[in-house]
Amino acid sequence: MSQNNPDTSQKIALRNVDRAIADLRRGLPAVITTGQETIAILSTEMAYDAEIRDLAETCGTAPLFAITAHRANVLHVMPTGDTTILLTIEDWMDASLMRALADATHDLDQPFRGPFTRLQGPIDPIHDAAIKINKLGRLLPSAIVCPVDTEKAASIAAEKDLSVVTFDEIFSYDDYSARQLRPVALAKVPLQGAENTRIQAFRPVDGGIEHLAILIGDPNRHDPVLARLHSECFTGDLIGSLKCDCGEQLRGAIKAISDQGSGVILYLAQEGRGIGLMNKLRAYKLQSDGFDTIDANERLGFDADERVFRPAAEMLSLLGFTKIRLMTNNPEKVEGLERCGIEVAERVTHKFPSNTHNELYLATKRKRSGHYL
Ligand SMILES: Nc1nc2c(ncn2[C@@H]2O[C@H](COP(=O)(O)OP(=O)(O)OP(=O)(O)O)[C@@H](O)[C@H]2O)c(=O)[nH]1
Ligand SMILES: [Zn+2]
Repeated sequence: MSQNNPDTSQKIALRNVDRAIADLRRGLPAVITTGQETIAILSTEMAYDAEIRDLAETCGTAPLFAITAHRANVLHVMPTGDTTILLTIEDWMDASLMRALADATHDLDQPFRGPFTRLQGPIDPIHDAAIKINKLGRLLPSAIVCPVDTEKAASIAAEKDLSVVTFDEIFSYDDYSARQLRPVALAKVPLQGAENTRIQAFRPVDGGIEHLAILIGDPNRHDPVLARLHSECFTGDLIGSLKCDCGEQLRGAIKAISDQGSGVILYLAQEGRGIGLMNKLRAYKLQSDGFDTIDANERLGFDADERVFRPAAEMLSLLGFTKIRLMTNNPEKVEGLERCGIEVAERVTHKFPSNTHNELYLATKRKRSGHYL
């Protein structure tokens, strides 16, 4: 098995993003810069009035409220074609209101809010980084943003002990963390119905989020291996939620692979199609209010699917599998892996009967995400 060499500059980039995320998750500001443009941000869902005031004072500029175009659409803000929308913070918009504006689960409890004033003209891409870092931190995709004079940014950050991260570091994070996976532990774990099973754990060199490969039998490396990419689902995999088909798909994959002799399941730390468990639970609340799985994600400000395929492709190649027979109903998984250099020799249908609770979920995947169901 080959091993990636840690690249120091990439490790530092990953660390800078992780430090900034740790601060944002604690309700502390972080500085984002492109070298030309600089902003200081708070994560909206963790922002309170005093912190917003402090940030404005520190930066000497008026804060703005950044949301995604998906979320702006729900708030009846005219689209601009940009993926991030900036709103002026009016006197009546305090922190508690902005937290509610960022969190769609409050939409039905709140009277109509607005009208909002959208910043005119093209939005500098640095604001996309403010949204992206919140997504990486599994926070709601919204930020309170203060422009900072780039010349003064370093001294402000040093004086206030703020994390500084660059635009490129934020947008390279998915790629760097996937490229720097390395095997950390391999153990035999006999499973019910698949006793000859080993689990190979992978960890990014920066100590980031770990993924697992469940190796059943002894797949040879010459023929396409039977493979399943399974995104983590706490509710379906662990506690038997009937809202999705994940638990059945996971156990069904173990059985199917075991019946055929050998194969691999990648258990990917991509809970909630990459939005994280808290946000998936928020999406479930919206689904109880009548929105489908895609609209729920989008009302929260996310894309319908936030997953990336690079870690899965990287794990497969580290394991020596370059050609696979992929058990999936999701055409995007096939395309995503192929874009990352894995040949999908065959798509193997991986379908289970629906129940009254997941019928609509499966129908939505069929109708709106093009799943073969
Ligand atoms: N955001 C969100 N995530 C969900 C919902 N239901 C299930 N999930 C997540 O969706 C992922 C399921 O992924 P997969 O089993 O890979 O499903 P898939 O993309 O439909 O593809 P295949 O099962 O391979 O056909 C898991 O991470 C679940 O946590 C939902 O309603 N909202
Ligand atoms: Zn699930």
